[in-house]
Amino acid sequence: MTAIETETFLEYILVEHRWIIVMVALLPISLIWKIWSTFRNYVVFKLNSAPKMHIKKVKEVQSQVKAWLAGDRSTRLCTARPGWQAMSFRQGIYKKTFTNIKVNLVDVLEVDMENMTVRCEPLVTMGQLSRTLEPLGLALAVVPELDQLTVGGLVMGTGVESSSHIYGLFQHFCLQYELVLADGSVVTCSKDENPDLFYAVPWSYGTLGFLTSAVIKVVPAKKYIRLEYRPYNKLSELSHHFIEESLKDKPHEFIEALLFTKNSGVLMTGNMVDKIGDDGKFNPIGKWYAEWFFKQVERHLTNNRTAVEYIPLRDYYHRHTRSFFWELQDIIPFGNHPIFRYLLGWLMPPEVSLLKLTQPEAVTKLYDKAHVIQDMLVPVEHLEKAIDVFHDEFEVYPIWLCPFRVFNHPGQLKIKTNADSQMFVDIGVYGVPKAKGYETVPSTRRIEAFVSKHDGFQMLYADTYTTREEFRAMFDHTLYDKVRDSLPYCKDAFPEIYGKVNRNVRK
Ligand SMILES: Cc1cc2nc3c(=O)[nH]c(=O)nc-3n(C[C@H](O)[C@H](O)[C@H](O)COP(=O)(O)OP(=O)(O)OC[C@H]3O[C@@H](n4cnc5c(N)ncnc54)[C@H](O)[C@@H]3O)c2cc1C
Ligand SMILES: NC(=O)C1=CN([C@@H]2O[C@H](COP(=O)(O)OP(=O)(O)OC[C@H]3O[C@@H](n4cnc5c(N)ncnc54)[C@H](OP(=O)(O)O)[C@@H]3O)[C@@H](O)[C@H]2O)C=CC1
Ligand SMILES: CC(C)=CCC[C@@H](C)[C@H]1CC[C@H]2C3=C(CC[C@]12C)[C@@]1(C)CC[C@H](O)C[C@@H]1CC3
Repeated sequence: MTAIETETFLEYILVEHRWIIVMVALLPISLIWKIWSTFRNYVVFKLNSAPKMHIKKVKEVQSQVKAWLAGDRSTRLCTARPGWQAMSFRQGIYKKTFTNIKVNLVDVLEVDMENMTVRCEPLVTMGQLSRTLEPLGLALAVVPELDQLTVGGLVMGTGVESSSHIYGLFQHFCLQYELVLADGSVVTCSKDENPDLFYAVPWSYGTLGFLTSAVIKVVPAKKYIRLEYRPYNKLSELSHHFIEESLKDKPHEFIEALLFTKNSGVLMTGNMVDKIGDDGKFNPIGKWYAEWFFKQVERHLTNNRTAVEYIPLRDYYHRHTRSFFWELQDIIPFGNHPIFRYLLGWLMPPEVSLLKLTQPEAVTKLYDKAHVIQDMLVPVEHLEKAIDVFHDEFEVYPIWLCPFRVFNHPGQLKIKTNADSQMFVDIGVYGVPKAKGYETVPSTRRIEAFVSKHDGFQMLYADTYTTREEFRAMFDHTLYDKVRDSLPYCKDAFPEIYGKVNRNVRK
């Protein structure tokens, strides 16, 4: 075999049979990594990272910013968290050229049972938080389901989940932020203290300052979720019931739907309960041998009848983690096979960070060319029309549908109504597009135009292809610009949001 033939063969294996690398290397390394990081974090937690260390750690962030300030300021600033560790799908190319500020703040600082809040440092993950809160009978009002998502990323970006039709996005139940600004000062902000900064922080993607802690509202939790599955074979019917459930005065606590074809899907509504009732079976979907959740949901469609199940709370919160929604089926095609699940299910899923770290160039190109990962947020009344357009442009199934409320607050997410809030739906499209004529940039641009025209927004953990003008039309920059103008050195230190999230300008 010549060198070129060997390279081509290796590329073929890496692209077509990535599961070999995942099974042989990534799953065992993920396990070792998990054991090591749990141990390391535990020691860090016990020895260095106690709440009293917080002030010292914030000072370390300040001194790095002040060192940059004292220099020639020819570079800009971003967090030192490497791109491969982050959940954002877009590549943070700027990490190589910007000055990296280490914000190694990993602790849950305080759970205040009286005021029902938790104070966290930015690298606290959703998995860590749900594990800390569960024994106390508490939960975040909304738990973004992938457990490696961090408080920092969710505050600076956004977070949405199936209770968001009541509580809104992650920003809507955050009560206070503590930030290190570009002049090296520390400020706290809330709706009553520095409100402009408080409302401009969400969706700012680290372009106003470095988050060092956040106070987040928590809610009482119960042991199980009683989940009702309702299959539909007509989009209009599913859409009608989805909207009706979301807008009810006293809605179910959890609502989501999965579409398996343009015209068929399952609507799921759930509530927390303390006891398992006799109207449904107990289903611990988080067990290592359990079938992937979306496959279980699909069976309710095939059976074509309403069903009720009782699911342990944490299993429900992390229901899409073990299969990364349905993304893992492209990487480990037999991952849901019973033999695999019973023998090796406990090793799943591989760490997203390791998948990103070891992703060969050929796979990156393949994802760029023939894979969609996008969440588009549109007012819920446009749901049916949106599905039509998504079908024509992408034809990717399943589709994730999750209703959420946007409150009429100042900031980048401006709603076009005078009411207190407006109901939206998150349309999550993850997979290989089958639509004829699909081309990543033109097809995504047409979807972006549809979303913008219907007063919607694009989630920014993935790439946006909008122009700067289109981006500014989608996200209201009035308050954001005002805050950037008013904060000393802010514009020297950080690019605009668009400069980070658009692939063509991100350097
Ligand atoms: C005492 C202690 C203190 C710690 N302190 C810190 C700290 O200060 N800072 C820090 O960063 N880390 C800390 N950690 C580590 C941290 O908790 C973990 O590294 C990380 O958050 C992973 O948590 P997890 O809940 O996802 O892991 P696990 O609960 O072990 O889950 C393993 C995997 O299985 C899946 N899974 C788990 N439960 C379910 C379910 N019910 N349904 C479906 N899938 C499921 C998920 O995919 C998950 O990735 C600490 C750990 C301990 C034990
Ligand atoms: N269910 C959900 O809601 C889901 C949400 N997501 C998205 O994933 C992203 C979160 O992923 P995660 O890995 O946690 O975060 P990332 O590391 O990807 O960070 C996201 C952004 O937040 C900035 N940021 C993070 N921490 C800080 C901080 N302490 N100070 C200042 N800026 C900070 C980052 O800045 P920098 O570039 O400088 O590092 C980056 O621009 C969000 O965009 C979220 O919307 C993804 C999947 C599901
Ligand atoms: C519920 C919301 C709002 C979003 C869910 C998004 C997820 C489906 C994606 C977020 C990060 C994505 C990554 C991958 C799959 C899809 C996500 C989990 C990969 C695992 C795909 C394979 C690549 O090699 C690595 C990717 C890392 C990020």
